[in-house]
Formats: sequence, structure tokens, C-alpha cells
Amino acid sequence: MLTIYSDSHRLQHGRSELIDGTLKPCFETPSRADMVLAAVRQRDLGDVAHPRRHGLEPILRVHDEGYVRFLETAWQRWSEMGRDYDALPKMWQIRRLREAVPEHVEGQLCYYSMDCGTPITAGTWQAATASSDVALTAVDRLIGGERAIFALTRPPGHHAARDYCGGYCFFNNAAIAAQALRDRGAHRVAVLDVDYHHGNGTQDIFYHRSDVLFLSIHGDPRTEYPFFLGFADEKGEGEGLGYNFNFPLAAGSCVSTWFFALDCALEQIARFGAEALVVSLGVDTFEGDPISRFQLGTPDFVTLGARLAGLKLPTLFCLEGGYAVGPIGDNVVNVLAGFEARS
Ligand SMILES: NCCCNCCCCCC(O)(O)C(F)(F)F
Ligand SMILES: [Zn+2]
Repeated sequence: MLTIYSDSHRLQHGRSELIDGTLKPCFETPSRADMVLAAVRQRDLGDVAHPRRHGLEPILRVHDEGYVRFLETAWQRWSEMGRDYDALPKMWQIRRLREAVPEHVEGQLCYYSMDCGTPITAGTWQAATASSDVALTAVDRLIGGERAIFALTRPPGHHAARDYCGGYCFFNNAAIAAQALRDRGAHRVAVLDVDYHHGNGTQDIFYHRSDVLFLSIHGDPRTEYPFFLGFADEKGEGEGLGYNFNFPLAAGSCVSTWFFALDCALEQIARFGAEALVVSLGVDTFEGDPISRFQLGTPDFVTLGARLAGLKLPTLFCLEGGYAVGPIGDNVVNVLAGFEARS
């Protein structure tokens, strides 16, 4: 399987994250992508290609222009205030506060983000646009005839909504890829999110649409991030009613429960008649993940890949989460190798 990868991911490297009440090194580090790339090479998964630039147009097909312009200018405006440290919001526009978009960068930082764990740094814009180019180059290759492709995307994307960043995500790589597949002729595209955390951003982007089916298996938002979306009763709205499926599972759920949810999701994708599949591939479902509470073992990721291959669809994998950095490479490559073995 071909991998698309860009070294520009290294430019996204936050200084610290609020963890258990104190500032610690970020969980979402460049070493994650380095370890995945090393495993791709070591396990001889296939060639590794660099992305070509696609500009802002495909990003603006799913993200609000004001939000994109904010990301593009935020660091320069933040620096002009004499600040050289990570740009993070100090509060949010919450219930009954004014909804107008602030003029000032500090206010926009609060308006366009959903948490304080997604630092904007000097290299964020370049890293996030490169990550989107990685996903879009994977679409180019899928349209060009590849049966399956791995977009080694970092920073991740599935928490990024139309007009806000969060959960380490800036541009929603999987949504940008799904929209590009639609724009290039696929009539129905399914996005399956197997990351431990609900893909609130992807759901937000496609919630009112029936041409993109969104499905997510994740830790129950009653106790797990992102808390405010990802419940089973969220089924889409308007045109999109019936085209959104959430499978929240209690933290600590066993592997067989997880695979039962997967089989339910695969059944819905087959019923939908998808012509292409985008997988938001987070491996923080791993039993050893430091911030998540499912129990998949490294061999289970082979089974995951094999089940996905059963759909017999052109498939684009976008890397999302996974914070057990030692095993991340084998966990990710197991999905891809398991997929290929059954293709
Ligand atoms: N004590 C740690 C709290 C962490 N709270 C934020 C969790 C973000 C998860 C990000 C992710 O794994 O879903 C992605 F795929 F986007 F990277
Ligand atoms: Zn996650």
C-alpha cells in the first residue's frame, strides 16, 4: 500500500498541555508520525510519496473562510503582541455571551477553538496545510486507480469542525478527502471513524448531508472527550437524517463489543452503497494508550484491517490519534497490512 507523508508535520510541536492539573509535554508529538513512518518502512508496506500542493480551495470546501483566515494569520498577529509562546485560548464564547466574531487575535483564538489543548505555533499553518495536502494527494492516487492508500496525516483532523479547531486538530483531513472524492465523481462516500474519540468535527461538517455517510465508534461522551457530541441519538438533520451513526461504547468495553459495533457500522456502509471509504484511523483504542480506555491488542488491528477490506471499496486511511508511541507503528501498520492481506 502506498503511503503519502510530509516532513512538514514536524513543524507542529506544542510546548505543553494541561494534563491532570499541570502542564506536561504534549501527547500529540512529532515522534508519533516518525514511529509510524519507521514501521511503514520496516514492515515494507509499500512506497512512500510526498504530497503535492493543492492550495486552499479544497480546504474551503469544508471549512469556513473566516476560520481559515484566522489560522493563516494567527501566529503573526500573536507574535506582533510580543508573544513567542504557544497561542492558546483563555476562555470560550459560552452560553449568553455575545456571538459576534471578535476583531482581536486573542478573542478570535477563543471563538475559533473548542479546547485549550490545540496550540497554534509558528509552524502550525504550514504543518496543517501540509497535512491536508497529504490527504488530498491520497485522493489523487485513489482516483488514479490505487485500491487503497495511507495518508500519514499529522496534525490529525477529526475534531476540527467547519469553523473551529480542537483536540489537536486544525483542518479536518478526512472531511477534506471525502469532499474531494465527491468533487471528483464519487456519488456516495462513507467516512468511518475508529479513533477512540468521537469525530465531532467530521459529524459537524456532514450532518445535514445524505451524500456523505458518517459513522463513529468511540468512548461514550458521557465520560469521554469531546463530551458534548457523539451520542447514539445524533442521526443527522434535514437531508442528512439517517446518514449519521454514532456507536458510543462505555470506557473499558471489551474487544468483542468493539468489533460488534464495527460490524454494525460496516453493515450500514454496505446498505448506503458507498463508492469510496475514508477511514479516520486512530489507534488510541489500543489497550496501552495513555489517554484512552478501550482494550484492543496489537493483533486486533490486523482483524480491523481485514474487516474493512471486506467492503471491497476504494479506501483512504487518514491517521488520527494514538499516544502509546512505542507500539503506534505496529498498531497502524497492522491495520493496513491486515487490509491488504484480504484485498
Ligand atoms: N488527559 C488528556 C486529555 C486529552 N483531551 C484531548 C483528547 C484529544 C484526542 C485527539 C484525537 O486522538 O481524537 C485525535 F485523533 F484527534 F488526535
Ligand atoms: Zn483520539
